[in-house]
Amino acid sequence: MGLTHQSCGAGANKESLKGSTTKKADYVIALAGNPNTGKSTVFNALTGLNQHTGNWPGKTVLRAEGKYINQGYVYNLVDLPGTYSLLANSVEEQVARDYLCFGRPDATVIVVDATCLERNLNLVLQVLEITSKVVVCVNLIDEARRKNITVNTEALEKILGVPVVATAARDRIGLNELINAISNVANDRLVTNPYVVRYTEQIEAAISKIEPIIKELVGEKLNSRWLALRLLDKDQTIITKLEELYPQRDSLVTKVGGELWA
Ligand SMILES: Nc1nc2c(ncn2[C@@H]2O[C@H](COP(=O)(O)OP(=O)(O)OP(=O)(O)O)[C@@H](O)[C@H]2O)c(=O)[nH]1
Ligand SMILES: [Mg+2]
Repeated sequence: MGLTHQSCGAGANKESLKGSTTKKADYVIALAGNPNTGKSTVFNALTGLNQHTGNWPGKTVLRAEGKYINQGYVYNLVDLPGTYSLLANSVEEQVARDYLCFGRPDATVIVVDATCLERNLNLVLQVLEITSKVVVCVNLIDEARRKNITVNTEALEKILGVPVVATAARDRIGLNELINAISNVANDRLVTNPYVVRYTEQIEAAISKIEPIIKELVGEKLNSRWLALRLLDKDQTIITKLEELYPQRDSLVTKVGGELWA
């Protein structure tokens, strides 16, 4: 079975907290990032002992969830597998990608390594293509300082169009700012303006052709530009997913295919 919205969506997270807390989760927050950037350290620092682990449905990939409370609201944090990209080249990438697209968390925190930002920003741009509700957590800022690397978080925030918070999670530095940024994005107090990657004229023309067809299928629920890019890539996992989610409308998926690959 794939990761359906029911099995991996925000609703599922809210449900899964039943019995483990007196209150259901108000917000579901995904934690993404390259391997070894400190995701689990952030996760542990925010959730403490309020966490449990299991597997992603149908996969042998570990799923850790935990909760914390901020200003009376319960936040359920989902620690996604560390990935360098979201192209679904591995089961970890597929889990992370499907969760971000179909799970529709209320916000996504991308943990990046301050000592090698350039490599990490690749994933940030990929996540921004899927969701606008993002907070970038520039972790290991202490390591960066040791290496005389300065990260201009304000400039980064302007360019990316989403909040950027510097942290040294192991020492719990910057976590309050992170919690505030998450809250602002999750409850729409802060509306982000994410950087949009523009492709070649040819690709943009193909996107304009098929995006309206996809939008007709998914409405505002899923990101139609991102789905258009995936279909341009002939991504079979996404085609299967759309057919699974919209079985009664699969003719539209065929229509997109007809436009693209005729
Ligand atoms: N100096 C420093 N070390 C950190 C910080 N955050 C995490 N670490 C260390 O970095 C290493 C990796 O941290 P993890 O939290 O396991 O990273 P991760 O992203 O969960 O790693 P994967 O799950 O393997 O992808 C550990 O040794 C942490 O103690 C930080 O802010 N500063
Ligand atoms: Mg980890």
